[in-house]
Amino acid sequence: MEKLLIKGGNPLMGEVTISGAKNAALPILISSILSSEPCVFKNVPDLRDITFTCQLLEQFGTKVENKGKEIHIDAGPINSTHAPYELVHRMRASILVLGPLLARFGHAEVSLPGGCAIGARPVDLHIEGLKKLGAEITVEAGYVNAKVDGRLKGARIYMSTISVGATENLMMAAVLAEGTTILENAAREPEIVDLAVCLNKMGAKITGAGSNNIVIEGVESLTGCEHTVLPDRIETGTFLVAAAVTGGHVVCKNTDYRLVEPVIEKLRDANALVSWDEDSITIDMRGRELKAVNIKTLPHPGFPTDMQAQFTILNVVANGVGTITETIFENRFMHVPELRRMGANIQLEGNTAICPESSRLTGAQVVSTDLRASASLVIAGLIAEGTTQLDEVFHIDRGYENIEQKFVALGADITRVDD
Ligand SMILES: CC(=O)N[C@H]1[C@@H](OP(=O)(O)OP(=O)(O)OC[C@H]2O[C@@H](n3ccc(=O)[nH]c3=O)[C@H](O)[C@@H]2O)O[C@H](CO)[C@@H](O)[C@@H]1O
Ligand SMILES: C=C(OP(=O)(O)O)C(=O)O
Repeated sequence: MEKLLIKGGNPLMGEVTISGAKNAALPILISSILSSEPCVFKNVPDLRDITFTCQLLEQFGTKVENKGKEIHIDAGPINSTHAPYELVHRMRASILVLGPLLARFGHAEVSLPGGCAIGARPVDLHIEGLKKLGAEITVEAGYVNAKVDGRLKGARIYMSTISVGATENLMMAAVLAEGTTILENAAREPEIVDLAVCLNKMGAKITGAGSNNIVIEGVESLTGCEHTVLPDRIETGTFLVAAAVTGGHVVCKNTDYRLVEPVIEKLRDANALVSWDEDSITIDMRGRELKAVNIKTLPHPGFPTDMQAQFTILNVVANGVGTITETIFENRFMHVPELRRMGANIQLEGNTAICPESSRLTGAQVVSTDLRASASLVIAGLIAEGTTQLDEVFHIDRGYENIEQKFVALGADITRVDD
């Protein structure tokens, strides 16, 4: 089992290049299913979740050529619409194949992804939305079986909860439907806009992505395309927070401040000096006192749930009382017991984590429970006295490209060991 050994004490200094966004790349790679022509995707991060997605696409008969950051996909030869449990359970985003397979082939059998460490994460909105588009759907023996006679039919779909995945799945299904679909109470995340831009390059007719109402005029078929994935706002935010808590000075390159405005706002509240230009963001925390902040996670453009674990560790070591309220997932404080093992004083009251004072951390053996919890533990290790051993590190490899190399280039002392 691979683990990270992190020796604390070094402020992060220098430049880090931000990779393409996992949460944009996953649906974008999957969107290739909608066309029988080849697609080329650039700035794709090298992550475990991307490898799983390529394996899933290959399982359908798709030809995938992974040329590092560029992936070529030819979904022309697809000969199966079956997504087995063995592949789907490794990555929740696999459920996103349901809409595109159904829209292009008229049938799909996709395993239910199951629960997840951070919450139950049902897929009812995906299923109900597809039914509104005319699909017949049954859920049996852990599989979603969907079929439609002829094409899906455009419809008005109101989603009772704002869901990134359901918005993406329904948007991909609706592009090949007959007539117009309106997605109401849609998610507004930048990754949804990136997916819509990519689909429009393939010939889809989508307007309103990035707002609550997305309008999709169905077309009969889509072409191939070339698309460059947008920068990863969560990776950007993670490096900014790591720089802040270590009292460092870091420039994040190949990113966009517009993607991380809620994060920058909170870093400024925490007394960080943050500036930017067109494609980079600089944070300078040298000689400045870190102040605790109050955060409530919300759908975009609110504060992202995927950044709350990183801000928890910021509050742990900052001066003053800070609170973090999680409103998206019901079990997203798995990092708290691990941080406590390193000496963090964190109280949990319902869905709020309170850090009543600044804690001194000491290195300990801790375990990754999910992707962003792992990121918070790495950051904790960077400031703890002594060595932190982070086990089950595969969680972090799902969403951070070359994580230890990027931190080491900024002056951190991190090594990966396998025993
Ligand atoms: C691959 C990807 O892009 N993952 C992101 C995506 O996950 P994901 O798309 O799974 O998250 P959703 O936006 O769907 O989840 C938001 C909330 O809606 C609930 N829900 C969702 C679907 C459904 O059918 N029924 C239902 O009740 C979920 O349980 C959750 O409480 O958005 C999350 C919220 O920003 C992020 O944390 C994840 O990093
Ligand atoms: C929760 C996350 O991802 P996923 O939806 O793929 O589990 C995340 O990126 O923090």
